[in-house]
Amino acid sequence: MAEPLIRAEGAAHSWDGTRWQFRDLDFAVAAGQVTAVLGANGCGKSTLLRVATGLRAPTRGRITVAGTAALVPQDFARAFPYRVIDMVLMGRARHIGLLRMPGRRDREAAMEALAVIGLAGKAAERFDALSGGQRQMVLIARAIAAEPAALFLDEPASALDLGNQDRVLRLVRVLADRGLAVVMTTHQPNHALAVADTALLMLPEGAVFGPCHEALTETRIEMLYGLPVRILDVKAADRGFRSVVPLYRG
Ligand SMILES: Nc1ncnc2c1ncn2[C@@H]1O[C@H](COP(=O)(O)OP(=O)(O)OP(=O)(O)O)[C@@H](O)[C@H]1O
Repeated sequence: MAEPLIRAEGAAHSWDGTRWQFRDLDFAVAAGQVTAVLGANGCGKSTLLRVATGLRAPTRGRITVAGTAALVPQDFARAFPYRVIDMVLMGRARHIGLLRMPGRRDREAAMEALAVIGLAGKAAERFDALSGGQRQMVLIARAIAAEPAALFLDEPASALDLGNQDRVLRLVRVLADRGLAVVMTTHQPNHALAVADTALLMLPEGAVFGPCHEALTETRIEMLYGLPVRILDVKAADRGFRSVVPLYRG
C-alpha cells in the first residue's frame, strides 16, 4: 500500500472514563482509498471521526492525518439563510485567513467544488431553500473547497433517495481517485461494498479492519446489527454486484 495519509495507532476514546467507544484501534488509509466505517447506533463512529479530525483528543493512542482533514458532519444539514456559494466559501477559511475577504482563487475553488457535485447552477440560491439532499451535497462541496488531503464523511447518504445515494457514492469514488484519502461512516453495508476499498467494523468485542469484500461477511454483519443477512452476487449490466440482503423479521 502507498504511504498512508490517515493512520490510527492504538487509538482509544471514552467520553466518561467508564465505557470505551473504541479501543486498541489500528488502521491506515492511503491516498486514493475509501474506508467505510460500520457499526451499530451509538457504537462510536461519529466520535471516531471527531478524534480523527482533531475535534476531540483520543483517550489513548493516536490518529494522525498527513495534511489537512475536512469533516462533513452528520447533523449539519440544517438550514442557514446564506447563499450556497457563501456556504461553500466557508470551506476556504484556512486559505483565506482571519478577517480577510475571499479572493478570486477562493471563488474559483468554491465554484469548482460546486461543479464537482453538479450544483454550480445553484450558487446564487439560498442554502435553506434547497432540499435536504441538495444541502448534504453542498456540505460535501464545502469540504472539497477546503482542498483537504483527507475527507471524513459522517453518513453522507443517510438522508438521500436511491438516485442521490448513488450520486454521493460515485462522488466519493471520484474524490478518492483524485488522490484524497476518504473515510465515510455508513449504516448501509451495500454502500460500503459499492465504493469502499477497506472496511472498519466496530464490533462490540473489538474492531475489525480489512479489505471491504473480505471484512464484510454474513456472520460479522449479523454480529454488528443483530439481524441475519445473506450476501448475494448479482450479475447485471455486464458487471457483478455484491449485495447484502437483510432478513427483516418485521
Ligand atoms: N458530546 C458527548 N458527550 C458525552 N457522550 C457522548 C457525546 N457524544 C456522543 N457521546 C456518546 O458516545 C457514544 C457514541 O456516540 P457516537 O455519536 O459516536 O455514535 P455513532 O456510532 O456515530 O452513532 P449513530 O450511528 O447513532 O450516529 C454514545 O453512547 C453517545 O451517547
